Amino acid sequence: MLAIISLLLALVIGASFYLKWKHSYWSRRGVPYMEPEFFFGNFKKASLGKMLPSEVIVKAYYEFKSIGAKFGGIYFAYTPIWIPLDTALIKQLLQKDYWNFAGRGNFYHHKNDILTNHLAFSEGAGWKSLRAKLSPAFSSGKVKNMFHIIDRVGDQAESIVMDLCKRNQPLSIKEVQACFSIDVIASCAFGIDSNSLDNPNNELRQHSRKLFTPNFLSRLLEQFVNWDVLNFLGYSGLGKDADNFFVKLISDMINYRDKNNVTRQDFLQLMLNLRQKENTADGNEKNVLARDEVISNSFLLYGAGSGTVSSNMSFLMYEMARHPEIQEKARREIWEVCKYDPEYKVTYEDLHNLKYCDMIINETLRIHTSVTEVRRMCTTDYQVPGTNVTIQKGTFVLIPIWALHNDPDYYENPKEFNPENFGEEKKADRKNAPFFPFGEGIRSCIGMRFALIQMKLAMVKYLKHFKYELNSKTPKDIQYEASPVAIEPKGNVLFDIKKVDIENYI
Ligand code: HEM
Repeated sequence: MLAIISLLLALVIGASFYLKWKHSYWSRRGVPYMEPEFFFGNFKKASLGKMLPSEVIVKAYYEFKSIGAKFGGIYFAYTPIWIPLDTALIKQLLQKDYWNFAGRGNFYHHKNDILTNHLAFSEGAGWKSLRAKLSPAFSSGKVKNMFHIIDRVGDQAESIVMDLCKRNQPLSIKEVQACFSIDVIASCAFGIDSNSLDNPNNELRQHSRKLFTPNFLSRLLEQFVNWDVLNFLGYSGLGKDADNFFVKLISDMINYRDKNNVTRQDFLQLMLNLRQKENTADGNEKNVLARDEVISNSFLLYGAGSGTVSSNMSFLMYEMARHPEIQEKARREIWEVCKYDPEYKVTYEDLHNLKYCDMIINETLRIHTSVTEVRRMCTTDYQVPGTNVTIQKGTFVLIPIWALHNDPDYYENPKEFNPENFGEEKKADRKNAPFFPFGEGIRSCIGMRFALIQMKLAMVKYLKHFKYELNSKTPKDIQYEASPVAIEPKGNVLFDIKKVDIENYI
C-alpha cells in the first residue's frame, strides 16, 4: 500500500515539475511572458466564459507594450503562443519572411476529414499552389459577375425591413444579416438558393449555427491529443453531422451540374472549371483541382465568408443606430449616387462612388476588428531580426490586430467611432497606423473584394429608405461575444425602424 502511495506521490510530483517546466518555455528562451496558471495557461477566465479569448490577447498586448517589448509569449494551456507587437516586425513576418510562417496550425486530416482539407488550413508549397489556382476566382471581373446574386438577396433583405417597418416591429440585425450573408455565400459557393431570409430555420441555417458556435472542448482536445489518434477515434474538426450534411449538399450540386450540363457564374463553377487535366512533371496527368478539393474549398468559402461579413455588418449597423448624424450623412451619399431617384438600382460601378460609406466600413473594421488576430504557425526555425531569440518550428503565432487597431498611440480616441479616421485629412497620419483587418501580405484574405462589395451594397439596401434607432432593449454600449471565425455584438441587437421621408432627399 505504502509503495503504491509513494509511487502515486512520485508521479504527481514528477508531473507537476514537468508541467511547471512546460510553463517555463518562454522564460527559458528569454522572451517576456504573461504569468500562466496551472492547466489553463493564460486562458483560465476565457475557458470559464468570464473573458473572450480575443480579450486575453489584447491584455497580453498591453502587458508586453508596457515594458517596451516588441513581442511576448503566452500559453494556451501548455501550448506556447508567440505574440509580435512591433508593426515593422509584423510587416516583415507577413511579407518578406512569410515563408518561415507558411502554416496556420489548424486541425486537419487530408484523407479522412475532407472539409478541413482546404486553402485556409493548408501549408507551404501545397498552400501556394492552391492559392494560385483559386485567386483568379476573386478578381474584380469575377466578383462583378456575382454582383447580381448579392443584389437579389439584398432586395429580399430590404423587403423584410420594409415589412417589419410596416408592422412596427423591431429589426433583429444579427438575425437578418446572418441570413443575408448565408443566402449570398450559399448561392455563390454551393450554387443553391438557401432562402434563409424567408425561412430562417431551414436545414442549412441549422447546421451553420452549429458550425459558428465556439467549441472550447474541441480546441483543447486538438491541443492535447495526437491528431491521428483523434481521427482514428472518429473525431472530425466540425462534427460528423456537419461533415455529412455539407459534403452531401456540395456533392449533389456538382452531380446535378455535371449531369445537366448546367453552368453558372459563381465560385463553385470557377472551381469546377479547374477540374480539367494538367500534365505533371513525371509525364502523368492529374486534375488541377480534384473533386474533394472543390468540395472542401466551397465549404471554406461558405464558412469564411458568411460569419465574417455578417458580424461586420451587424457592428456597422449598430454604430449607425448609435450615431444618427453619421447614419444621415451615409444616407445622403447613397441618395446622391442613386441620382435622387427612389426606384434607382445601384450598379457595381456606382459602389465605387460611395466614399463616405467606404470610410464607415473601414472604421467598423478598425474598431470592431471581427477577425481579431492573424494566425500563423512557424514552419522553419526563425531568428527574430535584431535579437538572439529563435522562434522554433511548430510555434503558434498570433498577430494582435484588434489590439493594434485600438491602440491610442496609433489612433486618437480609438474607442470613438469616427469615420474621419479614414478621410483625406488623416491620410498622412494613416501611413504609420496599422490597419489590416483582412490580414497582410501574400496570405491575406482572398475574399476581401467580395466582402467589401457585399457590405457596401448591404448599406445601400438597409439605409436608403429606412432610419434606425436603438431599441430600448439594446444596450448603448457595444459588448462582444465570440464565434469560431469572428467576434460579434453580444446578444440580440434590436433596432426601431422608421421609413425615411423621401421629400427630404429628392
Ligand atoms: C469582412 C469580412 C472578412 C474579414 C474581416 C476577413 C478577414 C480575414 C482574415 C484576417 C484572414 C487571415 C489573413 C491572413 O492570415 O493574413 C482571412 C483569410 C481568408 N478569408 Fe477572409 N475575411 C472576410 C471575408 C471573407 C469572404 C467573404 C471570403 C470568401 C468568400 C473569405 C475567405 C477567406 C479565405 C479563403 C481565407 C484564407 C486565405 C489563405 O489562407 O490563403 N473571407 N480573412
